[in-house]
Amino acid sequence: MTRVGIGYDVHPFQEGRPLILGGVEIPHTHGLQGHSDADVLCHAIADAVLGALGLPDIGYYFPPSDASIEGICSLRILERCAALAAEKGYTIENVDSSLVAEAPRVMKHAPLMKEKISAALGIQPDQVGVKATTNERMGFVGREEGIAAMAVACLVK
Ligand SMILES: Nc1ccn([C@@H]2O[C@H](COP(=O)(O)O)[C@@H](O)[C@H]2O)c(=O)n1
Ligand SMILES: C[C@@]1(CO)OP(=O)(O)OP(=O)(O)OC[C@H]1O
Repeated sequence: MTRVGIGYDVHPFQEGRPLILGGVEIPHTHGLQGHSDADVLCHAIADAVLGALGLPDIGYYFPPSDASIEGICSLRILERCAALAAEKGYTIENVDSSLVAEAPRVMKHAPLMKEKISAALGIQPDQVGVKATTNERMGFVGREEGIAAMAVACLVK
């Protein structure tokens, strides 16, 4: 059986925090705000995997009200999602994703992001897609107020 899932996330910029995308710290003037490390890309991928499994979303497994996960590395969240997939007898065929960010430019970091994401999911880097686009200066992304990410996942049993 083949199943697909979709995920979307957005986080506002915040000064004084590191910018973490796909498990990689990216040099920038601002990081992203969140209870976790605010890795918007990993969060979108996590929801895509959970959606493919027909499970509740990331906030069910990692509630923002849980003080023990403050600052959690979102690669750990992906590891949990991969474990949930394995428990249900699924393997992850591939994930694909797009970051929507006016700044910074991120594609030069994509190979390392693919390594980190794939390792957390227990798959190979070529099973992970990471792409990026600006929002052509329109809307909250265009005003550099935050970063959005979307992802799909394909799982097979
Ligand atoms: N944050 C971003 C946004 C885009 N890129 C790369 O630039 C290319 C052109 O972007 P447009 O929005 O003008 O289409 C895009 O295909 C990416 O390769 C990036 O690295 N980081
Ligand atoms: C993992 C969590 C935990 O608080 O991370 P946040 O940084 O709050 O990010 P968000 O994408 O708003 O919601 C997911 C949360 O469950």
